[in-house]
Amino acid sequence: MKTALTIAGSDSSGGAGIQADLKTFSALGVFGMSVITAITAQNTCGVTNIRELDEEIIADQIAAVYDDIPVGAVKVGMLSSAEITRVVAGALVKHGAANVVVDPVMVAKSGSRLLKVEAVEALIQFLFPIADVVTPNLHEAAEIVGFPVGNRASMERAAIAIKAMGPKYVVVKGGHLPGAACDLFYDGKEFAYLTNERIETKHTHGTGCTFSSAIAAGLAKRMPVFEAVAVAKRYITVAISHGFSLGKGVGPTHHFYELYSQAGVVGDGE
Ligand SMILES: Nc1ncnc2c1ncn2[C@@H]1O[C@H](COP(=O)(O)OP(=O)(O)OP(=O)(O)O)[C@@H](O)[C@H]1O
Ligand SMILES: Cc1ncc(CO)c(N)n1
Repeated sequence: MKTALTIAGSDSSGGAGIQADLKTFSALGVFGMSVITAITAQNTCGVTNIRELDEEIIADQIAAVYDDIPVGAVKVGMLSSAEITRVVAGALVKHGAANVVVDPVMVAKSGSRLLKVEAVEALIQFLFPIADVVTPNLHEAAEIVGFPVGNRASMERAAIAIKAMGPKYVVVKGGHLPGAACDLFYDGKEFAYLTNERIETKHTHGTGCTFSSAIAAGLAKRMPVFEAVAVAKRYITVAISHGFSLGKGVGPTHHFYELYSQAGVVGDGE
């Protein structure tokens, strides 16, 4: 059985965070495990409260998994604080984590801050050097590199700057660009664009979480990195095109196994 671990925050409404990650792992035929960093009281309208877990229980969750179970890939999402970021990075180094996908989650779609401003530096310093893939959206890329990122030229400049911070691969997500949903993949040598038509929907809660955990699922299945990203792009496109109205605000993406097997993105779960 292929396994993947998510280290992220809990979203009580089930559309983003740990819950989206586990649904994605399941739909892609990978056994999902979780380490919770923080609990958000959240629904389709926004985040009403956040409670960080203490660093000891976070480190102990990571140790409990790695001490017992082979982890095929790990996706890191919401980290909330600089201390949690440092502890998670230290634990991943200690346990020799492989296939590390870092989604530098900073702000929820509703606007609530999920990573403190002063923690961005810790993310760059401690996690980027051990990451295989980092997946910022335009806003996160801009906050990381310190210049505006809003078109292909600035996405390429941001990818080069982020690559220099240590990860093996960078995917700058263009979900917030006008026009097509166009993501930039950079391996340090060449740029490749993964482009799909924009799906006209407001139900995009959890798109970033879903995309990065789909990449981790691909790595857990030992796909080459570009293939894992390409499959994740197909997965998120199907998931958004079947997004649905739930609650009063921004509804979630859809994770039904049958959908993805029809779309040809589900491999075997061996
Ligand atoms: N309306 C859309 N139609 C098609 N693809 C989309 C759409 N919105 C986002 N995507 C794709 O979804 C993936 C996630 O990108 P996005 O930029 O939305 O992430 P994000 O902002 O980190 O998400 P989140 O707000 O959940 O953190 C990317 O592959 C992006 O191109
Ligand atoms: C817990 C959590 N992680 C990530 C996101 C992505 O925006 C969110 N809304 N909530």
